[in-house]
Amino acid sequence: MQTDWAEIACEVPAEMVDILAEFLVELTGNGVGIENLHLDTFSLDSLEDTPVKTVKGYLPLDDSLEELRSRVERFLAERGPAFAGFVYTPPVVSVVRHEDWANNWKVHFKPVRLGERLVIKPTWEEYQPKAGDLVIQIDPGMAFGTGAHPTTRMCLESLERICFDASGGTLSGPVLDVGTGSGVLSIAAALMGAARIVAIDIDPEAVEVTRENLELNGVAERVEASTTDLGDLTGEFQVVLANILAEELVRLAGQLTARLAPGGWLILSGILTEKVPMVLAGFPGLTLVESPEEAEWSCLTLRKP
Ligand SMILES: C[S@@+](CC[C@H](N)C(=O)[O-])C[C@H]1O[C@@H](n2cnc3c(N)ncnc32)[C@H](O)[C@@H]1O
Repeated sequence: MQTDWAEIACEVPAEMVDILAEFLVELTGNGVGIENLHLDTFSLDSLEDTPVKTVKGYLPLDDSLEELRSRVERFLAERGPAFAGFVYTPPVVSVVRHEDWANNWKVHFKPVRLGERLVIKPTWEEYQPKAGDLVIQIDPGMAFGTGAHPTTRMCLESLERICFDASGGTLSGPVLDVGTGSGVLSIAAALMGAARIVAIDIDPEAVEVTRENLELNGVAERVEASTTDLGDLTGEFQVVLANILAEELVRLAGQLTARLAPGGWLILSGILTEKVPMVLAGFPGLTLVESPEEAEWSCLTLRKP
């Protein structure tokens, strides 16, 4: 795979951008970048009619570079004068150490094992499951929740303890996932046996991502994902999950508590450890079951009597 490129930057009048871009795409087989140049304020009036743009092409960093560079120079010299405002400036070639910024984070998102049985794997990675593994496939898109963040991880581990501990049994009752992000917690709940899950998020894009991930994991028919406001939900849930920041958890405390069935568990994450007392004070009717910590984060499991 090509990792480094020579970037060739050509300054041309706006009217010439299209034919130059077309030429570069044909010449290189790669995309082009088009940028506005800094305008010279002294000649702003004339530049407004013929603003100069920089068109960037990407050439392979090999023996063909010099030949390709002179073909670009020839193209500019021959075709440029037909465009008003064109002044021949030799194109500038620089080496670009290729990093795929848009997808860079994916390199760091590897299959990750959590707790006893959960494994989260990105859709593009191969993983050979071991017996008993519950494998969650995630394509996070723009939404939060690869499982790599301590707040997600602790949530999942707490959920697993509730589900598989001798005292906990299985997830027989419904689950509510508030701030579902990528849908990772809802998928985990479904894989742990929950028959009905309600997943909500204030961000419509997150709900879209969640729906795609639900399909991907074959659990879409058991999870209702939407932007429904927590205050508009009714019914009682055996487990309520909320990985949101401390202040928001406190703000929502009354509504979260109201949705818990008697004996139900509330797993709260996204809490900076220094804010644990503040959050606990917001849920006076519930009993603290555990409060694991990782880095600067704490996760609270509370239970309704
Ligand atoms: C830290 S992410 C958690 C994502 C996922 N649940 C996880 O554990 O990885 C928090 C999510 O909560 C959503 N959110 C924040 N406030 C909310 C609220 N009041 N109601 C519903 N969703 C909320 C955000 O849009 C974001 O997607």
